[in-house]
Amino acid sequence: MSAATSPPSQRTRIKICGLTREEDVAAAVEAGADAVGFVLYAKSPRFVTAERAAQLARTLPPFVTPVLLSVNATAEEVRAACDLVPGATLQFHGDETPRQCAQAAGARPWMRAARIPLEASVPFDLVNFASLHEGATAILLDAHVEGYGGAGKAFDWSRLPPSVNAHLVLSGGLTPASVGDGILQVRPRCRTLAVDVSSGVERAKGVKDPAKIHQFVAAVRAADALLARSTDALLSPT
Ligand SMILES: O=C(O)c1ccccc1NCC(=O)[C@H](O)[C@H](O)COP(=O)(O)O
Repeated sequence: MSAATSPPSQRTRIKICGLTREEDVAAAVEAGADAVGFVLYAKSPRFVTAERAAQLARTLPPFVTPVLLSVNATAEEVRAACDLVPGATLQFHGDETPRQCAQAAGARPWMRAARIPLEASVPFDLVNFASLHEGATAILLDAHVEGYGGAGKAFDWSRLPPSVNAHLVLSGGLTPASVGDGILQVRPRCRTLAVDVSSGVERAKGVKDPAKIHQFVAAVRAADALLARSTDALLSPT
């Protein structure tokens, strides 16, 4: 697989996930989020119905993408949700096979969650995983946790391969304090990087904290600026 690294001028995109309230969608949009995630998994404390997700998605301005997150849903359930939320990107976060993801998604863009074991002794072949899911728009890297996701747990980013020819979304336990390091460590290993957060910007499960959202976005912007400056310095030494 060809080597891949994102250019220094690239902007890290941001997804705020697990939104259940209009005021939190507004806070994410005003802070500069590129995407907002709606959890259609009934066992999640951040669960919203597809109808509720559609209601929330209708408050979005242009160029902010709604993401519909499902866990082991049927293709019919996924497509019914897509009919209610036009323009949504899909996120498969359960045990779905590549074929099940592709069949459910049809022509719509979809992300596949790669759930990375927290134990360093457990290998995870991300390059192979990405090649198995080549129809995916991006691979979302999350920690392998009980309940599938949204646990506020971070996996060891150093366990990722030095290069993967894929668009990655770094997720799992990110906070305003940690996201900068995540970008500096992971962005050089992939084609493009986005970051995804839920617990790290919450007051309670499903209730976001606008101040934390703004802090998270500011930390992403600072990391991008640092990457650009350091690369400029390398490319044009005095
Ligand atoms: O957010 C949930 O409750 C959830 C439940 C079941 C499967 C996936 C879930 N969230 C998926 C996401 O994309 C989260 O943003 C991701 O797991 C990171 O969550 P956090 O570690 O809390 O930032």
